[in-house]
Amino acid sequence: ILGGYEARPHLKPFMASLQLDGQHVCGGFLVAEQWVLSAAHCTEETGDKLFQVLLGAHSLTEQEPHKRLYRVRAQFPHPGSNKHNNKDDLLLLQLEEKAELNADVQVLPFQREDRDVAPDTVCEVAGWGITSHSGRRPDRLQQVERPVISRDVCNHRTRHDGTITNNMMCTDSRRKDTCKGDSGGPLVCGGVAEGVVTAGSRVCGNYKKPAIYTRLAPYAAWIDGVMASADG
Ligand SMILES: NCc1cccc(NC(=O)c2cccc3[nH]c(C(N)=O)cc23)c1
Repeated sequence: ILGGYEARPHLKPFMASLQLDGQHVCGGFLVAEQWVLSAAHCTEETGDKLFQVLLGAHSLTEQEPHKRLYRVRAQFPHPGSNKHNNKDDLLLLQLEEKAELNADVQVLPFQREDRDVAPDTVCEVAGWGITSHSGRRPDRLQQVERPVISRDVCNHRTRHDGTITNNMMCTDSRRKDTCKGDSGGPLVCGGVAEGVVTAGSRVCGNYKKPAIYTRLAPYAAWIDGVMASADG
């Protein structure tokens, strides 16, 4: 997160850190007791390794009462996701067991009504992604508030030039923005997850490249279907 600030500890109990060999790679959030939602692009340089999912955390290193690392039973990238574009950039992770819910570990509902969030709506995004262009990685969860911008503005030829589909949304990226390591985290508007951070053009903090999110409402049936099929 560029231009943000340290979140109030454990006030975003839905936040997940997707880790490989103890290293934070991407964000995510608890969408059901045994399921975390993130971005398919997060599996790019991971080969066939499975993530581990850290829940209940504020600091990535310090001991905290409800912090717990979960193994992943299976990972389900959206079948339409690919490394050449941002389409269908969603990843569902089935935890080895149901997460133990408590004050620091809670599910976040996602938007099921397929209607665009109004431009200028201020939403918030949190993550352990880099906090500077030099690539500084924070130990504690950061957050920033960002206004939604219309798809037409975001698709202007000087911005994302027509690549933003109806399944995507954008927020202003002047100075305050998402960045490397924030992918997979939720865009929360009015207490509901409306989107998931995607790396998009991988540029951070440049107003000419607004932040891009995969909208969740269009994928409600896929999310429910995967969870129902694998839960058994
Ligand atoms: N705001 C959009 C946004 C949202 C989420 C992730 C990113 N970016 C990256 O995933 C990324 C990946 C690789 C090298 C990188 N270098 C930088 C950089 N130094 O800015 C970013 C990256 C951008």
